[in-house]
Amino acid sequence: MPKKLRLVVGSDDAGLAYKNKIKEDLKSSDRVESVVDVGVGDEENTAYPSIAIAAAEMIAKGEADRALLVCGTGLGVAIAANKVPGIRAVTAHDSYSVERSVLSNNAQVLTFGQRVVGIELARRLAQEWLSYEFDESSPSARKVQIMTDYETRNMTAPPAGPETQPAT
Ligand SMILES: O=C(CO)[C@H](O)COP(=O)(O)O
Repeated sequence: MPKKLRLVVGSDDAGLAYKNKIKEDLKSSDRVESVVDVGVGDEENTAYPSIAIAAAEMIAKGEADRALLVCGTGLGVAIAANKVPGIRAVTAHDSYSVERSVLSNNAQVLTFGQRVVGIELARRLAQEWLSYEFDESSPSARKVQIMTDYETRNMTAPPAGPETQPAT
């Protein structure tokens, strides 16, 4: 029996209806241990990058296993989540890509576009997504490792804040 997943869900206002609906599905799945909602709530219009980064940071810190994010296209939340070191986020609106996002890419973040895919397909894809688990001993693992190694080699320290800048 695979390990139960700690999930994060998030959206901007353009993805709110799908996020809410899919969140309820996820909460009732026996593959899911917990679901944290990082927003937006009703009548809130936090921009998609802030939501996506908050969700991705939870994964990077080990507080969650995966995230499902929704915006108008799914693209913006994927781009923003991918800015967080260690995160692999993809937009996928078909069954095969959802499968490969986990089994080939070990992506922790799946994103949907509420303006692109129908709700019933999105709900089904989310269920399918839960059923996959990356195999660390598969041939795909060394390919994912190339990305991880690149990221590690090129990790830069955050820009110094005013308090750490040398006095002039
Ligand atoms: O789809 C979005 C970003 O990829 C977002 O929901 C809408 O962004 P906007 O077109 O910049 O308003």
